[in-house]
Amino acid sequence: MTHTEGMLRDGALENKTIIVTGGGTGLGKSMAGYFLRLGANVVICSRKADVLANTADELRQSTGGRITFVACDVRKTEEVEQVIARAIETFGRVDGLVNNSAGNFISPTERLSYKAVDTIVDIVLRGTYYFTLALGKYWIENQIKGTVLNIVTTYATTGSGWVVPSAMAKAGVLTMTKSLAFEWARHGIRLNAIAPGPFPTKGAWDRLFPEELARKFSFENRIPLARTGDHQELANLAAYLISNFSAYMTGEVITLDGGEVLSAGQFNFLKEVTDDQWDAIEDQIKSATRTGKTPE
Ligand SMILES: CCCCCCCCC/C=C/C(=O)SCCNC(=O)CCNC(=O)[C@H](O)C(C)(C)COP(=O)(O)OP(=O)(O)OC[C@H]1O[C@@H](n2cnc3c(N)ncnc32)[C@H](O)[C@@H]1OP(=O)(O)O
Ligand SMILES: NC(=O)C1=CN([C@@H]2O[C@H](COP(=O)(O)OP(=O)(O)OC[C@H]3O[C@@H](n4cnc5c(N)ncnc54)[C@H](OP(=O)(O)O)[C@@H]3O)[C@@H](O)[C@H]2O)C=CC1
Repeated sequence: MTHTEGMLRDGALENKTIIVTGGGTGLGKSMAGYFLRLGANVVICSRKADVLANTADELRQSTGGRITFVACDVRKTEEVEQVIARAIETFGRVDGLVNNSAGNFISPTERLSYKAVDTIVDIVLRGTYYFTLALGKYWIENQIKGTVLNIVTTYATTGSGWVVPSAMAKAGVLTMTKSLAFEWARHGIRLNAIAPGPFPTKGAWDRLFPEELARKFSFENRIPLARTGDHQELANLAAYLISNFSAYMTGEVITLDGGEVLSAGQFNFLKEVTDDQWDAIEDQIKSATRTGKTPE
C-alpha cells in the first residue's frame, strides 16, 4: 500500500450525490474522480463549460461513474441554485458539497485595485457561503443530513502576506465552517475543512509559483516531509470527510501539508546544525550548567 492509492472501500460513497465546485480542474477534478470510483453521483460546476465537459467525459470513461456538469459562476446566486436544481433533477437529491472553487494570485497588496481584491474574496468567500446557504436550506427543508467540505489553506489560520485577499476569504470560510457546524448540528448537517499544503496543479502553480519563483525555491527545504502532496492523498481525506465514516466529526479543519505550517516553531532554525556542531554545543551547555551550579 502506498500514499498514492485509494483508501476507502469500494462503494463507500454509494447512493450519495456530491457537488464539487471547481471540479473541472486540479484538486477538484481529482476529488470528483475518486468520489466516482467510490460509487457517488457527482456534479461538477465552474465557469468554463468546455473544460467541465471534457473532464466529465474523461472521468465517466475512466471510472464508469455517473457524472454531470453545469456551468456556474459561484458569485451568482441564480447560477448556484441552477446547479442544485440540476443535481436534484438528474440524481434525485444532493447529499454532499465540496466548496473547492477559488481564485488567487500573488501580489504585493498595495498594487491591488479594489476590483482585484473583490474578485478573489467574492469567488472564495461569497461563492462558498452562497452554495452552503442554498444547500443548507434545501437540506433542512427536506430533512437531509448533508455534509459540506470546504477546501481552505493553512494561511487561513496563520495569515500570509502577498495573498491577502485569499487569506481573508479563506479565514472567513474557516469561521463559517466552525460556526455553522455548531448551528446546523441539530439538523444533522456536518461541515469540515481541509487545509492543504502545496499540491501541484496548473491553476495554483501558474498564479502562485511562476517560473521566476520556482528557480529560487526548494520544496525539499521548505517542507519537513520534503515533497509536495499527491492528489490521491487529498482525495482520500476528502472522501473520508464527505462519507459516513466521519459521522462524529464536525467543525474540524485538517491540515495536510507535510508539516509545512510548522515552520514557525521557534527553534526550527536548528535544522541547519551538523552533528559535529551538536557535539560542541552539548559540551558548551553542559559546561555552562556545571559552572553555574550553586555549590551544596
Ligand atoms: C510557495 C509555493 C506555493 C504553492 C502553492 C500553495 C497554495 C496556496 C493556497 C491557495 C491556493 C489557491 O487558491 S490556488 C487557486 C488558483 N486558481 C485560480 O485562481 C483559478 C481561477 N482564477 C482566475 O480565473 C483568475 O486568476 C482571477 C483573476 C482570480 C479571476 O479572473 P476574472 O476573469 O474573474 O478576473 P479579471 O477580470 O481577470 O481580474 C479581476 C481584477 O483582478 C486584477 N488582477 C488579475 N490578476 C492580477 C495580478 N496577477 N496582479 C494584480 N492584479 C490582478 C485585474 O487587473 C482586475 O482588476 P482591475 O484591473 O481593477 O479591473
Ligand atoms: N494546489 C494547491 O497547492 C492548493 C490549493 N488549495 C485550494 O484547493 C482548491 C483547488 O485549487 P487548485 O485545484 O489548485 O486550482 P484550480 O485553479 O485548478 O481550481 C480552481 C477552480 O475554481 C474554479 N473557479 C474559479 N473561479 C470560479 C467562479 N467564479 N465560479 C466557479 N468556479 C470558479 C475554476 O474553474 P473555472 O475557471 O472554469 O471557473 C477551477 O476549476 C482551491 O480552493 C484552492 O484554494 C489550497 C491550498 C493549496
